[in-house]
Amino acid sequence: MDARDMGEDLEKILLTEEQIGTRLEEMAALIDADYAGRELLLVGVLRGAVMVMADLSRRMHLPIQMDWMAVSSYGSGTKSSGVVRILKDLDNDLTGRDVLIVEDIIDSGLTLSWLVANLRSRGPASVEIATLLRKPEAAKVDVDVRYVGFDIPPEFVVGYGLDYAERYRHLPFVGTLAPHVYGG
Ligand SMILES: O=P(O)(O)OC[C@H]1O[C@H](OP(=O)(O)OP(=O)(O)O)[C@H](O)[C@@H]1O
Ligand SMILES: Nc1nc2[nH]cnc2c(=O)[nH]1
Ligand SMILES: [Mg+2]
Repeated sequence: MDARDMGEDLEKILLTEEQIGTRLEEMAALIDADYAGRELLLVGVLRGAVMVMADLSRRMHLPIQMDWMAVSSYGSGTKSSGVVRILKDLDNDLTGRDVLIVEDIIDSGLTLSWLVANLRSRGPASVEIATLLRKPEAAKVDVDVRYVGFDIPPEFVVGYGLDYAERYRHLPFVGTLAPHVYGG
Protein backbone atom coordinates (compact mmCIF):
# COMPACT_ATOMS: atom_id res chain seq x y z
CA MET A 1 0.00 0.00 0.00
CA ASP A 2 1.43 3.37 -0.82
CA ALA A 3 0.16 6.89 -1.14
CA ARG A 4 -0.94 6.40 -4.75
CA ASP A 5 -3.46 3.75 -3.68
CA MET A 6 -5.40 6.46 -1.90
CA GLY A 7 -6.17 8.15 -5.17
CA GLU A 8 -7.08 11.75 -4.54
CA ASP A 9 -8.11 11.21 -0.91
CA LEU A 10 -4.66 11.95 0.48
CA GLU A 11 -3.51 15.52 0.90
CA LYS A 12 0.00 14.91 2.24
CA ILE A 13 2.12 12.44 4.14
CA LEU A 14 3.05 13.75 7.57
CA LEU A 15 5.14 10.82 8.84
CA THR A 16 6.62 8.07 6.72
CA GLU A 17 6.75 4.42 7.71
CA GLU A 18 10.48 4.82 8.26
CA GLN A 19 10.13 7.86 10.52
CA ILE A 20 7.53 6.06 12.60
CA GLY A 21 9.72 2.95 12.93
CA THR A 22 12.76 4.95 13.98
CA ARG A 23 10.82 6.84 16.64
CA LEU A 24 9.19 3.68 18.01
CA GLU A 25 12.65 2.14 18.36
CA GLU A 26 13.72 5.13 20.49
CA MET A 27 10.56 4.99 22.59
CA ALA A 28 10.97 1.24 23.18
CA ALA A 29 14.54 1.78 24.40
CA LEU A 30 13.39 4.49 26.82
CA ILE A 31 10.60 2.32 28.19
CA ASP A 32 12.92 -0.68 28.54
CA ALA A 33 15.35 1.47 30.54
CA ASP A 34 12.69 3.07 32.74
CA TYR A 35 11.05 -0.23 33.70
CA ALA A 36 14.19 -2.39 33.91
CA GLY A 37 13.66 -5.33 36.24
CA ARG A 38 9.88 -4.97 36.23
CA GLU A 39 7.09 -6.62 34.29
CA LEU A 40 4.89 -4.26 32.37
CA LEU A 41 1.26 -4.57 31.36
CA LEU A 42 0.70 -2.79 28.07
CA VAL A 43 -2.89 -1.65 27.67
CA GLY A 44 -3.76 -0.96 24.06
CA VAL A 45 -6.74 1.24 23.30
CA LEU A 46 -8.73 -0.35 20.52
CA ARG A 47 -8.90 0.15 17.72
CA GLY A 48 -6.55 2.97 16.83
CA ALA A 49 -3.61 1.72 18.89
CA VAL A 50 -3.32 -1.67 17.19
CA MET A 51 -0.42 -0.70 14.92
CA VAL A 52 1.47 1.19 17.62
CA MET A 53 1.05 -1.72 20.05
CA ALA A 54 2.31 -4.23 17.49
CA ASP A 55 5.31 -2.20 16.39
CA LEU A 56 6.28 -0.74 19.77
CA SER A 57 6.01 -4.00 21.72
CA ARG A 58 8.08 -5.89 19.14
CA ARG A 59 10.92 -3.45 19.78
CA MET A 60 10.83 -3.95 23.56
CA HIS A 61 12.91 -6.42 25.55
CA LEU A 62 11.17 -6.27 28.91
CA PRO A 63 8.89 -9.06 30.03
CA ILE A 64 5.50 -7.68 29.00
CA GLN A 65 1.88 -8.70 28.95
CA MET A 66 -0.76 -7.16 26.74
CA ASP A 67 -4.35 -6.34 27.37
CA TRP A 68 -6.89 -4.36 25.40
CA MET A 69 -9.62 -1.95 26.14
CA ALA A 70 -12.10 -0.57 23.66
CA VAL A 71 -13.40 2.91 24.30
CA SER A 72 -14.92 5.29 21.87
CA SER A 73 -15.54 9.00 21.91
CA TYR A 74 -15.58 9.83 18.23
CA GLY A 75 -18.23 7.81 16.43
CA SER A 76 -17.77 8.30 12.71
CA GLY A 77 -17.01 12.03 12.63
CA THR A 78 -13.87 14.11 13.10
CA LYS A 79 -14.87 15.75 16.42
CA SER A 80 -14.79 14.20 19.88
CA SER A 81 -18.22 13.87 21.43
CA GLY A 82 -16.62 14.20 24.87
CA VAL A 83 -18.53 11.14 26.05
CA VAL A 84 -16.29 8.13 26.56
CA ARG A 85 -17.89 4.71 26.43
CA ILE A 86 -16.30 1.38 27.44
CA LEU A 87 -17.01 -1.05 24.63
CA LYS A 88 -14.67 -3.75 25.97
CA ASP A 89 -13.04 -3.80 29.38
CA LEU A 90 -9.66 -5.28 30.37
CA ASP A 91 -9.32 -8.99 31.09
CA ASN A 92 -6.60 -8.40 33.72
CA ASP A 93 -6.81 -7.30 37.34
CA LEU A 94 -4.61 -4.21 37.69
CA THR A 95 -3.86 -4.54 41.40
CA GLY A 96 -0.16 -3.86 41.96
CA ARG A 97 0.63 -3.82 38.23
CA ASP A 98 2.81 -1.39 36.31
CA VAL A 99 0.50 -0.29 33.50
CA LEU A 100 1.47 1.51 30.33
CA ILE A 101 -1.41 2.74 28.19
CA VAL A 102 -0.55 2.58 24.49
CA GLU A 103 -2.33 5.05 22.21
CA ASP A 104 -2.14 6.21 18.64
CA ILE A 105 -3.11 9.83 19.25
CA ILE A 106 -4.00 12.34 21.94
CA ASP A 107 -6.12 15.05 20.42
CA SER A 108 -8.54 16.75 22.85
CA GLY A 109 -7.10 14.52 25.60
CA LEU A 110 -10.62 13.59 26.71
CA THR A 111 -10.23 9.88 26.05
CA LEU A 112 -7.00 9.56 27.97
CA SER A 113 -7.79 11.78 30.92
CA TRP A 114 -10.88 9.68 31.47
CA LEU A 115 -9.01 6.41 30.93
CA VAL A 116 -6.12 7.24 33.26
CA ALA A 117 -8.53 8.11 36.07
CA ASN A 118 -10.49 4.94 35.42
CA LEU A 119 -7.39 2.68 35.48
CA ARG A 120 -5.86 4.45 38.52
CA SER A 121 -8.99 3.64 40.50
CA ARG A 122 -8.25 -0.08 40.07
CA GLY A 123 -5.22 -0.14 42.42
CA PRO A 124 -2.27 -0.45 40.00
CA ALA A 125 1.33 0.26 41.11
CA SER A 126 1.62 2.83 38.31
CA VAL A 127 -0.16 4.08 35.20
CA GLU A 128 1.75 5.88 32.44
CA ILE A 129 0.97 6.74 28.83
CA ALA A 130 2.81 6.16 25.57
CA THR A 131 1.33 7.76 22.46
CA LEU A 132 2.65 7.94 18.94
CA LEU A 133 1.02 11.30 18.18
CA ARG A 134 -0.03 14.33 20.18
CA LYS A 135 -1.89 17.40 19.01
CA PRO A 136 -1.60 20.86 20.61
CA GLU A 137 -5.09 20.72 22.19
CA ALA A 138 -3.90 17.90 24.44
CA ALA A 139 -1.63 20.30 26.31
CA LYS A 140 -4.72 22.04 27.72
CA VAL A 141 -5.96 18.91 29.47
CA ASP A 142 -4.31 17.75 32.63
CA VAL A 143 -2.86 14.47 31.39
CA ASP A 144 0.75 13.69 32.01
CA VAL A 145 2.05 11.83 28.98
CA ARG A 146 5.33 10.09 29.66
CA TYR A 147 6.23 8.96 26.12
CA VAL A 148 5.30 10.96 23.01
CA GLY A 149 6.37 9.97 19.51
CA PHE A 150 5.57 13.14 17.60
CA ASP A 151 3.88 16.45 18.29
CA ILE A 152 1.84 17.20 15.19
CA PRO A 153 -0.20 20.17 13.92
CA PRO A 154 -3.93 20.37 14.69
CA GLU A 155 -5.05 18.61 11.52
CA PHE A 156 -7.19 15.49 11.19
CA VAL A 157 -4.81 12.64 10.36
CA VAL A 158 -5.33 9.10 9.14
CA GLY A 159 -3.25 5.98 8.69
CA TYR A 160 -1.20 3.74 10.97
CA GLY A 161 -4.32 2.76 12.93
CA LEU A 162 -6.15 6.06 12.58
CA ASP A 163 -9.38 6.03 10.61
CA TYR A 164 -11.86 8.27 8.96
CA ALA A 165 -15.22 6.45 9.02
CA GLU A 166 -13.24 3.19 9.50
CA ARG A 167 -11.16 3.67 6.37
CA TYR A 168 -7.38 4.21 6.04
CA ARG A 169 -6.38 2.40 9.25
CA HIS A 170 -4.09 0.06 7.32
CA LEU A 171 -1.92 2.75 5.74
CA PRO A 172 1.68 2.30 6.91
CA PHE A 173 2.19 6.08 7.15
CA VAL A 174 0.35 9.00 8.78
CA GLY A 175 -1.17 11.55 6.44
CA THR A 176 -3.85 14.17 6.09
CA LEU A 177 -6.97 13.85 3.98
CA ALA A 178 -7.96 16.14 1.17
CA PRO A 179 -10.81 18.42 2.32
CA HIS A 180 -13.26 16.95 -0.23
CA VAL A 181 -13.19 13.59 1.62
CA TYR A 182 -14.86 14.96 4.74
CA GLY A 183 -16.72 17.75 3.13
CA GLY A 184 -14.26 20.44 4.24
O1 LIG B 1 -7.72 12.86 22.70
P1 LIG B 1 -9.08 12.56 22.11
O2 LIG B 1 -9.67 13.80 21.49
O3 LIG B 1 -10.00 11.94 23.11
O4 LIG B 1 -8.91 11.56 20.89
C1 LIG B 1 -8.06 10.47 20.83
C2 LIG B 1 -8.77 9.16 20.65
O5 LIG B 1 -9.63 9.20 19.48
C3 LIG B 1 -9.35 8.10 18.64
O6 LIG B 1 -10.11 6.95 18.98
P2 LIG B 1 -11.65 6.77 18.59
O7 LIG B 1 -12.48 7.09 19.79
O8 LIG B 1 -11.94 7.51 17.34
O9 LIG B 1 -11.78 5.22 18.33
P3 LIG B 1 -10.79 4.22 17.50
O10 LIG B 1 -9.53 4.11 18.29
O11 LIG B 1 -11.53 2.93 17.44
O12 LIG B 1 -10.55 4.83 16.14
C4 LIG B 1 -7.89 7.80 18.92
O13 LIG B 1 -7.57 6.46 18.60
C5 LIG B 1 -7.78 8.05 20.39
O14 LIG B 1 -8.14 6.91 21.13
N1 LIG C 1 -8.35 9.49 12.52
C1 LIG C 1 -8.23 10.35 13.51
N2 LIG C 1 -8.80 10.10 14.70
C2 LIG C 1 -8.63 11.02 15.66
N3 LIG C 1 -9.10 11.03 16.92
C3 LIG C 1 -8.66 12.15 17.49
N4 LIG C 1 -7.92 12.88 16.64
C4 LIG C 1 -7.89 12.19 15.49
C5 LIG C 1 -7.29 12.43 14.21
O1 LIG C 1 -6.60 13.44 13.94
N5 LIG C 1 -7.50 11.47 13.27
MG1 LIG D 1 -8.68 5.23 19.82
